Amino acid sequence: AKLAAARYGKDNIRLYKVERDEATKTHTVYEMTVCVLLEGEIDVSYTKADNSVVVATDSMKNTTYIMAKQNPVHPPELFASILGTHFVNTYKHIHTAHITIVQHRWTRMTIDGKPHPHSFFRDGNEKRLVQADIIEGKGIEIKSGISDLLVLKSTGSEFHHFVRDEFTTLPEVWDRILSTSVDANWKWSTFAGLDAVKKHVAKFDETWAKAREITFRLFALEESPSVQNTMYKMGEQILAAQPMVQAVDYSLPNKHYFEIDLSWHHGLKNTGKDAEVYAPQSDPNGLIKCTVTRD
Ligand SMILES: O=c1[nH]c(=O)c2nn[nH]c2[nH]1
Repeated sequence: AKLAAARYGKDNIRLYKVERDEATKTHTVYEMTVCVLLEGEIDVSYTKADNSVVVATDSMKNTTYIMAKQNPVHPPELFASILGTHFVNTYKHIHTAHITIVQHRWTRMTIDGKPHPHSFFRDGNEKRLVQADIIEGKGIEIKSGISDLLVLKSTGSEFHHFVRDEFTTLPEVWDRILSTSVDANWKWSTFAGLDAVKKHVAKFDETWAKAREITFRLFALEESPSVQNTMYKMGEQILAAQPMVQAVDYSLPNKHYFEIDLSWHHGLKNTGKDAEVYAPQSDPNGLIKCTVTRD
């Protein structure tokens, strides 16, 4: 047998950092979960029980906290690039670092119409994601994203003219509820190294905000003929918004809400245009995926 592939590290490194602005007494907080996976000349630790090549995963956890103390942790694309570059530069036998960051939401409270200096709330399960691969001799490959952004519209969604055969029972619909949990990511053109990431650092927050706004806007405004068509348009608009983005992925579950026929109860109308009470379905769910790239 032979070792075909190997990478190892520490997963679920939970990290919080506060930035204190002494002048305004305003705090800004960041919370994230980090995964570090390293690749390189580490085969003998698997094949020969030779641990001389092993940077302990505990040391990777320690390093993550030290780098967070000594460097900015926002935007997550920058911190991931700093962290990964550290490992590749520090250990000559490590040639690739895969850094994943899942950033959680702490949104500043507004109290008496004013942003509060040090109070925040978790407004939703939505996360901001970064996957950065720091590859010695190649550069830094970054995928940014959003996940678990749960949305619903109560109309403005249709689905008809699909295949009808002996397997089909789904009725055609011209007015339906549409709900999904947005997983979207956008792949940046490869950065030459950490300096290039720093040069373009403003683009990461900008593009995250733009991707989020495009998603909300198209979801709300489109008279959606299908999940497929609406997500394709979202991908097109993100590409148009940021020339440095080379590809956009969407993965959208279709979270169904079924009509409930109550006509057995004294003819109570609750279907079609009279539908008001629905049964939200936890499973099964549609799952629609796409990748949109440049021509
Ligand atoms: O938007 C939709 N796309 C589909 O492919 C599908 N299949 N059932 N319902 C659906 N809705």
